[in-house]
Amino acid sequence: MDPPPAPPPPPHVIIFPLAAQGHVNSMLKLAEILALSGLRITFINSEHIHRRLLQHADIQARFAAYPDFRFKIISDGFPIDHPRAGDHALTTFNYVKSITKQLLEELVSAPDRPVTCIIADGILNFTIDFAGDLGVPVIAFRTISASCFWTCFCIPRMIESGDLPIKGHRDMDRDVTSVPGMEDILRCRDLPSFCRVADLSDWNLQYVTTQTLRTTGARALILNTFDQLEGPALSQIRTHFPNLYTIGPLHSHLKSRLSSSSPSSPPSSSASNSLWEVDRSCIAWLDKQPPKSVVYVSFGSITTLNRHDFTEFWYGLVNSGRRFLWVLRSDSLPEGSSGAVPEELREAAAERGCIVGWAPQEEVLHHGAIAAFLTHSGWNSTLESVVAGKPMVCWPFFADQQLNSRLVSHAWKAGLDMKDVCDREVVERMVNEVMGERKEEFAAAAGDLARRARDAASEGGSSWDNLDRLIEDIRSMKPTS
Ligand SMILES: O=c1ccn([C@@H]2O[C@H](COP(=O)(O)OP(=O)(O)O[C@H]3O[C@H](CO)[C@@H](O)[C@H](O)[C@H]3O)[C@@H](O)[C@H]2O)c(=O)[nH]1
Ligand SMILES: C[C@H]1CC[C@@H]2C(C(=O)O)=CO[C@@H](O)[C@@H]21
Repeated sequence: MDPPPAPPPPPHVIIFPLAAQGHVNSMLKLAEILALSGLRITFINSEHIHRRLLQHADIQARFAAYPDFRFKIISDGFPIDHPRAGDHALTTFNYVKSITKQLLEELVSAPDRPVTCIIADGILNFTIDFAGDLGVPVIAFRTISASCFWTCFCIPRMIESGDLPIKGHRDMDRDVTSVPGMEDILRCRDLPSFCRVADLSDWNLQYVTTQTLRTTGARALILNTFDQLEGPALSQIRTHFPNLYTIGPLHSHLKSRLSSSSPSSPPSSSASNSLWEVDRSCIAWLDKQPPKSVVYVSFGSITTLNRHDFTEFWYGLVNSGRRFLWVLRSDSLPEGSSGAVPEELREAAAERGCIVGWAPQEEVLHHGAIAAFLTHSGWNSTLESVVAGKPMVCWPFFADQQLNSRLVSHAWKAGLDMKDVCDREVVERMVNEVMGERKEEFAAAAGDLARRARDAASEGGSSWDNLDRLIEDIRSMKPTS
């Protein structure tokens, strides 16, 4: 008798993020969820990011658990010893585009791993054209909020209606009325920072607009959000993208899937995907602080502080009289500024502050000593704070952050927005409002969001069910051979 035919190989998904912490973070979490569900994964990683993940996030051991998981290492166009500080990722788009065709041809022609589909970062949507030539479908994963994606999608509408360009500083508080579903929320100053240009042919604005509009060429759209968080934007997006998968918050979703697949193992707190060395001494410090007494201060992986901002935050935090845990990356300050901190501030910090180069942020936000988060409003940080139920004071730096901070303060009412101001008195006042005078009000709103987030990402929740649908969709696709 002939042996039974070998089962078909699992679907093979190529995952292609922008080489930046905030993007790799969420796309690697999705990659792990898909691997856990039995899919074969190739994760395209820049050599620079890969080296840092090997060093600081132990990805080798974590992903060894999935024998069908591979990394494909590429260059990001910079020499390996380039510091890649700040928003350097903005300068890599042309290079990445120039290598994508050949890269995909190579991956698609490998005889042992036929490709089923590509999940590409929605800011690298040129992938859709190259993959189309090879007959491979692309699912776009935009790593920002649904509200910001929708606003970017409406940029042509904003131009047509005269909402854009913004007419100088005095125009910043004007309401933006041409983004359906967002009329009660958006002022000019809340638009993604790329919209703050007088010249509409600005390269960054054009790039973000083109890539966003190109999403219509994708087979489906994935967003790291959940239905109850961004209802108005999501209803609008669905009219253009019926094949929409809202599967977030991904960090919480991954934890739910891991504990459901192996109920006896304790939930891991280490799946951080950090590009910097995590300094865990801050957890020991937090353990010694009273409950809900500390403000956690972190501005993500890209934000840089000039001397003025740095000094204002110092004074604001110290003058607030609150305890603080502050993440200051080695590359977040201009040369020499850390040494320029006045002695009186250093003394106050020694008494009630802790400063680290990089923290285990998810764990910090869940710590009982943390009362609030002073954040730059990156989307991962925002979602992590939502899940941990922590109110926010927002100081957005660039890109989608200007809009996220408005969601926090005006749509969810879970904190305050200090955008476009960096002043010690404002820092002091807002930290004290969120941790003192109005703490019940903000804690209640944040607690409510946290419950909804956890429900969405647990078995039977909306994000859980949407992920199951996404996997079914991928399983229904025919691999190229
Ligand atoms: O000490 C720290 C500081 C940060 N993080 C983690 O680093 C990530 C930072 O991501 P995010 O909050 O999204 O900020 P950025 O690194 O600035 O992310 C970029 O990518 C995001 C997703 O597209 C965008 O929303 C941001 O605006 C963009 O700057 C989060 O997961 C944090 O938990 C740590 O683990 N430890
Ligand atoms: C480097 C920035 C360009 C746009 C990206 C982005 C997005 O709109 O997808 C948001 O923030 C940044 O991470 C990216």
